[in-house]
Order: sequence, then C-alpha cells, then structure tokens
Amino acid sequence: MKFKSPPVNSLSLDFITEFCIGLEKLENNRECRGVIFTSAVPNIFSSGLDITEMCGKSMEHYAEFWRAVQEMWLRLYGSNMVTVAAVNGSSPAGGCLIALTCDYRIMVENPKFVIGLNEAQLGIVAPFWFKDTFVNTVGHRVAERSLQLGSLHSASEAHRLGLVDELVPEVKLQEKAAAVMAQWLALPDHARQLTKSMMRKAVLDRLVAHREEDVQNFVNFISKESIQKSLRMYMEMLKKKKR
Ligand SMILES: CCCCCCCCCCCC/C=C/CC(=O)SCCNC(=O)CCNC(=O)[C@H](O)C(C)(C)COP(=O)(O)OP(=O)(O)OC[C@H]1O[C@@H](n2cnc3c(N)ncnc32)[C@H](O)[C@@H]1OP(=O)(O)O
Repeated sequence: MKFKSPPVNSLSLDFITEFCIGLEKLENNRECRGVIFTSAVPNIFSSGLDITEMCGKSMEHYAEFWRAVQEMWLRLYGSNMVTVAAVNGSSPAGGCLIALTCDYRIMVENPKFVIGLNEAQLGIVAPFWFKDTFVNTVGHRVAERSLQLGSLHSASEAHRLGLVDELVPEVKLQEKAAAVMAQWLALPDHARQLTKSMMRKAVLDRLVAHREEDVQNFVNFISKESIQKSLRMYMEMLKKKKR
C-alpha cells in the first residue's frame, strides 16, 4: 500500500477512511497474507495526523475524526496479515504510529529523515494507546524519555533505540521489504496470527473497553483554547519555516 497524498501524506479524515477501506479489502481477501506500507511522496512517509482536522472545527468533527483514528489503529495493530513498514521518509507522530503498529520496520538510512512521537513538542499528549504501542516496541525507559521530550530521532538513532528494525540504502528498500515479507510468510499463518494476537491483545482490548471515554478525553482536550492556540502556533511555525 503506497501512501500518495501530497505534500506530506498527512492523515486527514479522508485519508484515514480510504486507508481503512483499503485495509479491510485486503484483510478479507484470502489470497492476501501480507502488506508492505510505503510512501509515493518523496522524503515523507507520513507527517502524522492532519492538524487542520484538529483545529478550529466543531466538537462533532473532533469526535468523528478521533473515532476514525482509533479505527485505523485497531485494524492495523490487530491485523491478521503480516505488516511491514518500508519507511522512505520522515515519519513524525501519527506517521510513526503507523510504522509502530506494523510487525517489522525498515527505514532508509538518510540522516535527514526523522521518526518519533513528538506530540509533547506540539503541546499535546500522545494518548495511552500510542504510548502502549511505543512501549511494546522499544520498552518502558526509552519510550518514557522519548515521549516526555517529544523526540524526533534520526534514522540511525531510531535503529539504535529499536524503534526501527533495520536501515537500508534507499535503492534497497523495496527488495529488503520483500525479503522480510517472504521470511515472515514462510511460517504457517495460524501459528503466527495466534502469537501476534497473544502479544497485542491486552493493548487492543484496553482501547476497545475505553473507546468512547477516549473520544471524550480527546474532544475535551483538543477543544481547549490553550491547546487550539498551541496548534495554531505550530501550524504558523511550519508555514514560516518555508519562507
Ligand atoms: C490525563 C490527560 C489525558 C489527556 C488525553 C488527551 C488525549 C488527546 C490526545 C491528542 C493527541 C493528538 C495526537 C496527534 C498526533 C499527530 O500526529 S499530530 C501531527 C504531528 N505532526 C507533526 O508534527 C509534523 C509536522 N510537519 C513537519 O514536521 C514537516 O511538515 C515535515 C517534516 C513532515 C515535512 O517537511 P517539509 O517537506 O519541509 O514540508 P512543509 O513545508 O513543512 O509542509 C508542507 C505543507 O504541509 C503542511 N503540513 C505539514 N504537516 C502537516 C500536518 N501534520 N497536518 C497538516 N498540515 C501539515 C505544512 O503546513 C505545509 O503547508 P503549506 O504548504 O505551508 O500550506
């Protein structure tokens, strides 16, 4: 699955809806046992949640958007397929979350590409299920420091921390992703799927059990004037950076 929503593959409501439909089709296709996620936009895997969906909109819109974000995560983290992220560009926040929900992450070894959960830098808080997914990948200590600082890690640092599993030159990315997929698909599906489910169940169940509460927390949090102000300033900063 190739993300192609220029300029930065931000995860808008439309993007997420299309993503979920695409994933469901693949999940229901018995001939499809694995998916490689990558980007068709140069230098960017995904810039994370579309900030304009969280800024200056109605409470109803925030709730609809957050339910879609939850749905994307539940489907991807709970997928029966083998999922490989071929990270060919920067991947902050929600973009990093997509990579973290996969079974394996390969990143291009470009010192300009960054990845991480940088929510704290925007004055927002990564929700518990972002945090849980991060902890399950890198362990508690690394996740705690990285989340509190809202760190965006270079590709080599991300590899050192275990946030990505492998680094490759750009030209080798697709070949490597295909080789990893072949290795994972060589096992019987049922054994791998039950093992994956066992490893992820507690974290998935936690969101399912608290889904509406999580929506309300998000809506209350994001609609606070102080948070709206932080997001507006952040968007301004992104625009100024270009001038
Ligand atoms: C007990 C308490 C409980 C509390 C519970 C609270 C629960 C609430 C939780 C709330 C959590 C919400 C979670 C959010 C997760 C996210 O994903 S937030 C998004 C974070 N993303 C970022 O920080 C990335 C920002 N973008 C960049 O850093 C850069 O754009 C880039 C590195 C990705 C690319 O750089 P470059 O190639 O130089 O492009 P730009 O010129 O910067 O951007 C082009 C264009 O795109 C716009 N843009 C970039 N990112 C986004 C985005 N994420 N959303 C919307 N728009 C984006 C950028 O403004 C430019 O627009 P213009 O061309 O200027 O119009």
